[in-house]
Amino acid sequence: MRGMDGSSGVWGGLNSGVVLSLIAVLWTVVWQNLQHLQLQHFFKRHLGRHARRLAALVDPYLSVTIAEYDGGRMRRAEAYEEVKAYLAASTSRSARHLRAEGARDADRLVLSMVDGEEVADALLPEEGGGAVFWWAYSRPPPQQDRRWGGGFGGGGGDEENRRFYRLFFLDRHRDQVLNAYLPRVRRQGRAVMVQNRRRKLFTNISTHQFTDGGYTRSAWTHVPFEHPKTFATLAMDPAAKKEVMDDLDAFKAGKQWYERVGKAWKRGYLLHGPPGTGKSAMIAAMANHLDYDVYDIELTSVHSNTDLRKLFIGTTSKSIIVIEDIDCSLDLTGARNAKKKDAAPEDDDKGKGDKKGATDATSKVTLSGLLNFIDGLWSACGGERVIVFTTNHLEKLDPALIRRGRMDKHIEMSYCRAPAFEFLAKAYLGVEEHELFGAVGALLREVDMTPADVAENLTPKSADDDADSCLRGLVAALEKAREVKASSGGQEKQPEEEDGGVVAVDKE
Ligand SMILES: Nc1ncnc2c1ncn2[C@@H]1O[C@H](COP(=O)(O)OP(=O)(O)OP(=O)(O)O)[C@@H](O)[C@H]1O
Ligand SMILES: [Mg+2]
Repeated sequence: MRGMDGSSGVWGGLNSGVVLSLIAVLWTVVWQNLQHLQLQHFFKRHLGRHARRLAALVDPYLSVTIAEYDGGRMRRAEAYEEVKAYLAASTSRSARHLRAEGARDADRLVLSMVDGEEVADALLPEEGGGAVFWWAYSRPPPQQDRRWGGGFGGGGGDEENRRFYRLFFLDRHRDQVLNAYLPRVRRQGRAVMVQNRRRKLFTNISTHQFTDGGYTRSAWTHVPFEHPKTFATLAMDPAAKKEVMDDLDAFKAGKQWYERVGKAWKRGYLLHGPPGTGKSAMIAAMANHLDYDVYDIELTSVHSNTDLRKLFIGTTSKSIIVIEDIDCSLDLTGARNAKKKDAAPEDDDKGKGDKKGATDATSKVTLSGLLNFIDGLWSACGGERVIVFTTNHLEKLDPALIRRGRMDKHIEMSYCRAPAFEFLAKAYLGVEEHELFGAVGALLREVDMTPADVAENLTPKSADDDADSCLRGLVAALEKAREVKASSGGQEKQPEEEDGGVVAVDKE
């Protein structure tokens, strides 16, 4: 292959400049014509292969193939992603045809090689230096090009299985490549991935679309995750907030700990409380704090336990898996034993023991399917996942679902009290002290108002609105709520009311 070993070769004695320019001009003419004949693919592949075969006669070279799916088709191979990221960062200047994707920074692009492209790379001086390798990227040619034969693709299998990067190197560099170069490629690739990572918000599309024309499609679709909520803007009792943040930090840094005690590296949070108390806001703050992706599972469009498992396997590590309003998505009301008599045994787990829960008309996912999803064998694959369930009705949930070990931490989100109100007043109006603070605090002890409602009252509605008018508006709204409560005999007062903060965190 061209100068595989970095040597100057036979060109040294000739007037190489003139010869090379002549070749370049001729090649351009031929190439452009070939393009019209759609033979470019064929020539590129076959000339490359023959050149390499020729070189192999003189100096044998080896190749390492890194396929997109190693082992199973369910998950992309990490090595493939890492090599892709490494090559994008280190060799995009030498590749001539590149594919571009959006990066974390909205203006930048992440470049990768297109099909059939080859790029050179070399050992660093500390790895021995000098040796040059070639990376080639290949995927199956489009349907109409099949007649030209295998190219790099080779073998059968489905389309997805045949995408790969292949590294060519000389036999004598085997040790350096395997022991120093490839580990560095993976390391640097991982670093690049972290740098370019644009966080995503995933949602599950209909699981009917799992296969399409014989090859697998991801069950997830995504958009960039750009929610602005952070813990700094979440009104909570400061101690409770710190506890949640510390818990998340300990989880993120806990790889070794989880390994040592033999637990899958995941943690379950159950957020419960009335509507508008900031459960969804808390999830966004968690994702921003951890710098994780979010997978928002719409359980009602998951058709079976198997599909739920597929969804889970399709998630990557460093992610938060969210199931909102778990009590509404499934009938999980302590029905593990008291199954509905007329519920048809419709899902794929039928006959596999009887730990199934009730089902409803919209989803065939069962309680046992959900429990397996959370802490079955599959839950250990990949690691570093946070699972969050939210509910408005804690009492409706089956105790099996929320026991510690599944939902490790229960966080109660509650109505707005004085500290949370003061936090919101500072965030929304920029005021830390005001004569109406006392009145608002006293009223919030008597009536339940959610942080969402308090926040709405503190939002200026016109250019004339200021802190005074907003706070007066809030006092009026609270007084009205108190009257309504008095006229209804205090019916709507929540029994679990607790002064001092919007959130209480259950200790483990
Ligand atoms: N504790 C809070 N701090 C700051 N903002 C809050 C808080 N709670 C609610 N909000 C604001 O109120 C709105 C509604 O909150 P959110 O959607 O998080 O409520 P929720 O508990 O998820 O309600 P639901 O149970 O109906 O889903 C959001 O815009 C959010 O920013
Ligand atoms: Mg919500």
